[in-house]
Amino acid sequence: MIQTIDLCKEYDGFKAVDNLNLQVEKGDIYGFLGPNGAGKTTTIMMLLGIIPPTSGKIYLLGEELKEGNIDVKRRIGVVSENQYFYKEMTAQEYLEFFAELYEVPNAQKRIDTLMEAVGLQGDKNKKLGAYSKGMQQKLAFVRALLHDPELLILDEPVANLDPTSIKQIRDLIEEENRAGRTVFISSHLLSEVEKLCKKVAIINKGKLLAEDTMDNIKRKLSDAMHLQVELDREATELQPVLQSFPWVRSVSIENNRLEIALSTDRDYRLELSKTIFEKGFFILSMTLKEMSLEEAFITITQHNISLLTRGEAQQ
Ligand SMILES: Nc1ncnc2c1ncn2[C@@H]1O[C@H](COP(=O)(O)OP(=O)(O)OP(=O)(O)O)[C@@H](O)[C@H]1O
Repeated sequence: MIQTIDLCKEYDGFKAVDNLNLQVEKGDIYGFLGPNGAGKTTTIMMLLGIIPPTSGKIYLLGEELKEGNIDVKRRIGVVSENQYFYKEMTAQEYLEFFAELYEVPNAQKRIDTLMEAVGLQGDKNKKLGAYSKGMQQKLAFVRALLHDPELLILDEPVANLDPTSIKQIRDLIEEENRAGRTVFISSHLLSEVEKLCKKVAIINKGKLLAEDTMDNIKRKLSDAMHLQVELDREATELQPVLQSFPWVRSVSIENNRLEIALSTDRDYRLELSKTIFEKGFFILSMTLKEMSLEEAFITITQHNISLLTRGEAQQ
């Protein structure tokens, strides 16, 4: 659906996007993540043909993106961070205008269905000048979906929205994805990306650090498996025993409860259980503390850059 090959964008010798190779498959909900200045907007502008790459290639829907290739753009829906609206038009008029432009069949039915889905049906005769930022954002979604695009490209799609609206948009994205649309989302809101995306790419300083499933990314970003273990009795004597293993990152023991962090190069839970048992203890419970993407990746630090790239180096 989207493929970039060695995509580069330079500004006066500065590499805003540096040899980027992305692969978005049909049916993906694909998250495109990175800190401020990472190169996300520059990449999207190139995908949309708004700015030309310095070098490299872009394939959209199987076709190479070239200047004047209008056909492929008709098959894409876009919601960008900044929307420009004609303030004097009502939402209904605005959507009719686009429906005509894109020759949408049964346009009014499609407009009503989508406006209902984002909770704007009651406001469709309001002028756009009276729309709040959040309402404008939702309207941009409706416009992007109006012509039934195969691919949706969303740049910070929920930036101006309150929690209820975020939920409406998330449900809509999921529904449209189930209906066969591929979705590419660039966002800072990691918790949103986590809820929606099946696959994620992380970029920093124009370079791709990782492109993988959400689970694998989380595993890479968290350099330890955090466990809470409950034993049958007081266990402070286990502290030096457990600490002596290279795969135990840290351990703290309070009465019969252990908080333990294990290395993630493989699953050490069986070794841990055996060791505890051999020392004469019984495990009453063992709970894995799942780390959210947000926790694991609040900012891209030097440390987690090395975690993300370490896996690639070993492969
Ligand atoms: N027109 C331009 N001229 C020079 N440098 C630019 C230009 N546009 C972007 N850059 C630089 O390219 C880098 C990537 O910017 P870009 O806007 O793509 O990042 P981003 O990941 O979208 O960031 P944000 O999350 O803050 O929107 C930044 O260092 C930025 O200063």
